[in-house]
Amino acid sequence: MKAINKMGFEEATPIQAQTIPLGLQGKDIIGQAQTGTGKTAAFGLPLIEKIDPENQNIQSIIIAPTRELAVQVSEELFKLSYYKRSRVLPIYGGQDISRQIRALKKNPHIIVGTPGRLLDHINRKTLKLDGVHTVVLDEADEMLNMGFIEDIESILSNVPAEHQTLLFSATMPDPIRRIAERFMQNPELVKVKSKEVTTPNIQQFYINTHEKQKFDVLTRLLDIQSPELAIVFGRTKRRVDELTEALNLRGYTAEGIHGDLSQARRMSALRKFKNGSIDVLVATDVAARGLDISGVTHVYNFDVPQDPESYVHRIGRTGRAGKTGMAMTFITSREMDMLKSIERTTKRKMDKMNAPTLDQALEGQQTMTAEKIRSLIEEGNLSYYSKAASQLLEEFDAESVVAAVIKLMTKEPDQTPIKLTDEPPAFSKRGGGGKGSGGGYKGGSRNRREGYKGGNRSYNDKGRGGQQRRSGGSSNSGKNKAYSN
Ligand SMILES: Nc1ncnc2c1ncn2[C@@H]1O[C@H](COP(=O)(O)OP(=O)(O)OP(=O)(O)O)[C@@H](O)[C@H]1O
Ligand SMILES: [Mg+2]
Repeated sequence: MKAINKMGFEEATPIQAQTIPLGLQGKDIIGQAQTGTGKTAAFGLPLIEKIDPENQNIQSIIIAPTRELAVQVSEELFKLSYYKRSRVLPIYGGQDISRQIRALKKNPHIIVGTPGRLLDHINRKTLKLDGVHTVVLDEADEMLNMGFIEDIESILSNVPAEHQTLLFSATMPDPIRRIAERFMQNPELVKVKSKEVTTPNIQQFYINTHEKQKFDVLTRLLDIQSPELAIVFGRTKRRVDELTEALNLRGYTAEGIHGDLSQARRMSALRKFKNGSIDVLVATDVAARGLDISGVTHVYNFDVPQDPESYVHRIGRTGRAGKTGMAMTFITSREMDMLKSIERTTKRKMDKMNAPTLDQALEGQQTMTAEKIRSLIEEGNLSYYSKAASQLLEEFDAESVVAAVIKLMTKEPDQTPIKLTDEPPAFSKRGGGGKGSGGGYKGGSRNRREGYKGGNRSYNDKGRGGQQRRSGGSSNSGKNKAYSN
């Protein structure tokens, strides 16, 4: 309770209220609740309760799909167990392995890791799991999907048969839930009604646009909506690289994050985004799941997500912990069936938003500028500028002076050339599957499997059209998962 108070939590969220008592009874749980509703503490608190700080064994492992999420979850657990002094250690790819080995020798109680690196340590015999009594799969549906399931099975074969299993996610498609139950003993299923898969805190819009106009639409929206922090999701790594460069050319401060970048760059992009030194994070689905960054007010799906689950997670990066947010999804005419399939899964219609015109964008900027001027006047402290102001007012009428100031503060239409390679529309990859069958999940799943066999998941642009991007000594071996964990 002391740790929870220190974190400023006043009451349990519904998923916490429903699952914590079950977790404390030692039950296996499948917990499904909307993005940003505190699932980390829902599994974290019962887990921490069971840790014996005197015992030198690793007592719990938490498996997460991306490195950034592993780090975040371990930080949240560290805070939740602050006064208990349980030792939490994140273990993920892209980080110096000998440093991890040294840290593992200091007898951590809880490990939070990505599957590839956990297996690496198991194989090197630097990670011993025979004292583990609790296993958590965060983003469980993702962890039990094609790209990860073999790794999960191998990891679990090293954990004593008697253990508690906690699976959490905002999405849990039925086929995956059936796989999950194979790993569990009489699991309790705690889930929100399907009508509420996405949180009401997020306003959801779609915008019909042409592939070639997407970038202008994006920059106009950024100008009009003026997000505090925005995440722009693109379909491929190349798309993310090109979008990031294009945004910077047009005067926005953006950085990209995807699986081919070095871990140092991924971390630094995220750090800059969190502390506000960049306004826009451009990302593949590597940033779709679990990341909890306060201040993200807007999510733009520059490319429509590959499956409805990805949509739910992507837009869930905003509107967290009771805050509000907005999500805009760009849809080309050939992708309308994707929109329908998403709406079938979320059981909620997105509102249509018209692509803003240039005039609207300029008008939006002027309104923002006027707003800034207003708040500056309210703040006062302008006496230092009053001499120059009265000089100007002697020469010109007040309206001309103010108009010139607004012009100075408003961005002129920027025509700096940018490069964006066309991406094929999303539906072409779905092979016609998913239509009318179970909300489109099946089609997506089949495609993922195909992508996986080919050594590539669909988020990955490697190997398509023979294009090989710089892989920077990526630690991805053989299987080449989307997240490069
Ligand atoms: N009881 C609570 N009261 C207030 N804030 C809370 C509470 N529990 C968790 N939070 C905060 O809410 C935010 C979202 O929590 P968390 O990241 O666990 O969400 P989640 O359900 O796992 O979302 P996602 O599905 O996106 O992974 C975090 O900043 C967390 O610290
Ligand atoms: Mg989470």
